[in-house]
Amino acid sequence: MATTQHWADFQYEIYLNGMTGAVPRLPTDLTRLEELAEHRLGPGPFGYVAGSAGSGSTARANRAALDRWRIVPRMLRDVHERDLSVEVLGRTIPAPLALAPVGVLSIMHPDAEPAAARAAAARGVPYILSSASSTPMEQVAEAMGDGERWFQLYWAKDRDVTESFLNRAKAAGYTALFVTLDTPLLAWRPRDLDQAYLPFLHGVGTANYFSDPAFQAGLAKPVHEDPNAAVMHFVGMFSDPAKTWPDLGFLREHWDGPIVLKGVLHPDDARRAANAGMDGVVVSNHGGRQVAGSVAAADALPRVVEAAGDRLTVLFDSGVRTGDDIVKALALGARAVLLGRPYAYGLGLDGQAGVDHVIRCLLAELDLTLALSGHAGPGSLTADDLLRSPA
Ligand SMILES: Cc1cc2nc3c(=O)[nH]c(=O)nc-3n(C[C@H](O)[C@H](O)[C@H](O)COP(=O)(O)O)c2cc1C
Ligand SMILES: O=C(O)C(=O)c1ccccc1
Repeated sequence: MATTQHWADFQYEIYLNGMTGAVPRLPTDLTRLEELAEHRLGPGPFGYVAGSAGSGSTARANRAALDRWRIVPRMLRDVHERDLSVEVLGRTIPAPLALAPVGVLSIMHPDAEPAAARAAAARGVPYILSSASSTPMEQVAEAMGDGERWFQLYWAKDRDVTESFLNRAKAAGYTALFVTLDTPLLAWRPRDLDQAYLPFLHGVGTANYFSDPAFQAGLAKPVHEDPNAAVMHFVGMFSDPAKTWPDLGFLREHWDGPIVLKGVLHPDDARRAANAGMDGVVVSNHGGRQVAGSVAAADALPRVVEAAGDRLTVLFDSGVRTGDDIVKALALGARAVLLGRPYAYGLGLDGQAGVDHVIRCLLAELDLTLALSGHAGPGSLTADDLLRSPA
């Protein structure tokens, strides 16, 4: 019998704390974090995190698509003992949640990625470290302790840098590799353009690169002698719009652990991923930050799930804000979801404690929504538990 951790207990912990006059430091409705962050954080950093591609239609579509699906609760199904754990990439994780790779987190809070990683590890939630981290991957690995270490790769133009990143990640104990495919170029992002604000031009998000011998070898002068040239070199090489499917062979050869392709929306691309020996995909449109007018991630999910069959683990992100969003994604066939902006806001508003708050609120709400819908765990959810609302 699995030990049952009832995430919902957080609910009564909050009420009991209230008896001494304390209320939560941050809202428990995570959709409210954005407005709070807008008031408390600088316009550049806030705009960078909140912003999306074009006029924002993809980010809005992500929310609308999740909202159109409605849960059909079932009664009298014994939800007394509950277990939210799922198997992902050969590991059992305590809930169907991981923190998405979010780069440049030091624009949110000086404690940045190590704080987010510690918060995640303390709850057993995997943390996916971005290539564009503000802290070198070795340092974040240390902060993770015995937490699950997953690494997101921006697949660089320069083979040597990619190979060096893979070797460093391996040596630092990262087990799974998430290769982001939807960012061969940075999209047109009016919010950042209007403020002329891009974190890397301030050197943020370059820690893994500036500390890398292979990256340094591509510079005419050492980073400290010409930091601007180093930044421009980073901008020109961190991603590669010339890559095609056969190139995946290189990654498969140089990484023994699971490889997950992040940013897959078309079923054909899922089939190609499986044929290339990949282990999973993240159905994601990068939180609406890349293709303006893109299909909503939740609308793309069913077809990808069908194409994946039992050949790929399908994960989901883009627009997840509440426990019921997670229920919907799982019912549509995702094994687990990734969370992006809400934890970045939690970090910005209250450091590591803010990320912990976000994780606990989301999983408490998930636990309660599942239970109240008649599910003692994610395993019993199917598409039959949802109805698509007509409008
Ligand atoms: C500020 C910011 C930075 C991001 N940086 C990365 C990154 O470095 N690598 C990556 O694969 N995805 C990155 N993403 C995308 C997230 O991993 C994730 O796909 C997205 O945030 C999910 O949507 P959500 O914010 O609506 O939850 C970033 C997202 C944001 C908001
Ligand atoms: O801002 C982003 O969405 C993103 O993916 C990114 C890309 C390069 C560096 C930092 C973040």
